[in-house]
Amino acid sequence: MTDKRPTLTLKPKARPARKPAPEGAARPWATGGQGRGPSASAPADARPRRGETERDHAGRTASREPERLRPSHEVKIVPQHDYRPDLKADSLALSLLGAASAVARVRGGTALPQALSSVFSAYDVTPQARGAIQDIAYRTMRQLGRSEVLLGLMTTKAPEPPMLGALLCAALALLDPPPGTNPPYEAFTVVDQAVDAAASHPDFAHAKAMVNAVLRRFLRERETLGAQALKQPLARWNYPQWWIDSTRAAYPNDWEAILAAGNVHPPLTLRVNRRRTDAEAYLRLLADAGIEAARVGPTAVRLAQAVNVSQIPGFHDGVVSVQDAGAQLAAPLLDLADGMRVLDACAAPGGKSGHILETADVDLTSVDADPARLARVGDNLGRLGLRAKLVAAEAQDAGWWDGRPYDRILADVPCTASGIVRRHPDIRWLRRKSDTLQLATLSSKILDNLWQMLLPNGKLLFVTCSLWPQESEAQAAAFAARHGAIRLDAPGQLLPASGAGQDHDGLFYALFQKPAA
Ligand SMILES: C[S@@+](CC[C@H](N)C(=O)[O-])C[C@H]1O[C@@H](n2cnc3c(N)ncnc32)[C@H](O)[C@@H]1O
Repeated sequence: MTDKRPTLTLKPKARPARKPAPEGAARPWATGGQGRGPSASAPADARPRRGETERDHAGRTASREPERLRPSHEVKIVPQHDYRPDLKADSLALSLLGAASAVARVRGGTALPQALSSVFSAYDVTPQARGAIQDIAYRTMRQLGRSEVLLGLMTTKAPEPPMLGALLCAALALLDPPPGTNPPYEAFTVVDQAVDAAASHPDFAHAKAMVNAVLRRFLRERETLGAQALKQPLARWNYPQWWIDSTRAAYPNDWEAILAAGNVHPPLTLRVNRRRTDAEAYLRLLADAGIEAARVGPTAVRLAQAVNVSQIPGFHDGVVSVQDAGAQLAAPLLDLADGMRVLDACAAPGGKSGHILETADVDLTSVDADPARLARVGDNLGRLGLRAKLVAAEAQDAGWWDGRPYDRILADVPCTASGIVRRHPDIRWLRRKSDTLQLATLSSKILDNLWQMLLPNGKLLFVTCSLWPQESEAQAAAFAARHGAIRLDAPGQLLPASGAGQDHDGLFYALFQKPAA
């Protein structure tokens, strides 16, 4: 256990509200000689009072707070997300607390993968505990709307600090799994361990009885509370209201299926490296290894159960890569041939760069604005034994370009990622409605800039993992109109699907050709 004490900041206690003084009565701080407050006739050495100013040693003007009749302070606790409690490494209590810490960080604006890595390094946990923390955090994210509504029905105000609320949401996600799925732990274990988790943390040990009471009440009244909660769209769909409204407006017939698809646990889909083998042969290899799988695309194989990549046959040797079946459409759409000059303009972590190089012997430049993410392109291509020129740059700038035009350009632009929420259940809680317009503005600049880099007759493939038309079809139509681009056949908007023969995220594809010079 890390022996850390709570970090305290001292905040002056708020002054109690005063009753308005009766007309004509002396007011404590009134000037003008009335009452006991400072007056125009106050002694010259009197310290400045409320609203007055004084100069500090550097000569800056500072306003002074009024003196207090009874100086006192209240303690404001800075939340200790990194506090490592003295709990067993393999206990559910520690996993609940780790998940709560990650969820509280997401609520503070951090993406879940980063939040989890901070928790893992702060807690220094075993691989098993990491798995459990990650599983609980993802479950909690998928059910956050429902759990927060349930908490609202059972408590009079939002639990403080936020990590306490997150702990309760994490426990509720385990007690109240989605319909048709089994609870991962016994209910009494979850309650018991959540109480232990609360008791072990200095920020909310005082609330352990509340944690016990809330979770037991949920178990006693789950039918009534569940029915009441479901009246609220936030609980029914587990998305913020603006997200539900946007989906409904864009897809009046499909919005419910789309929202439901985003709450499903995603499959693990692999791309078979056609330089090494083909999908049928790889399926046989999986069967021999006792791994059940099905083909969901020309090179796409979906595993029945997700496994660690270390257990995937041939993964470390570059025989397969992890990639959604929908994302595997990009390289074939580019219509590649050996010897072409190809640009992957927003390339990290390199899924599509790898597929391009598996498809043909091309001269590939992979650009990404984020150098750390770009390094992952190098790692992923290294595993596949393939090479590209890596450039850390912004795709809306041309400063990095050597002036030699490309035969093919892939623009997999930054977007709201509203089509891949089943893989990233935190996105819905992190995004704001205004992000859509901001990202659409950036991607239109990227597209305009890349167009000049394309050869006449060359092809540019515009891809987003968004469901919002402002980022996808409206963007594509406006781009074609601005540049007189020829629109070729491409899937357009793919809605998220999970079924027997097909299983993919919600992606958008538009393919353009530059008119001959
Ligand atoms: C949808 S992801 C790309 C996924 C990638 N094509 C793949 O298949 O693995 C978008 C990428 O755009 C990058 N990005 C964001 N803004 C950018 C910009 N202005 N210029 C270039 N890349 C940018 C992000 O760092 C991110 O890696």
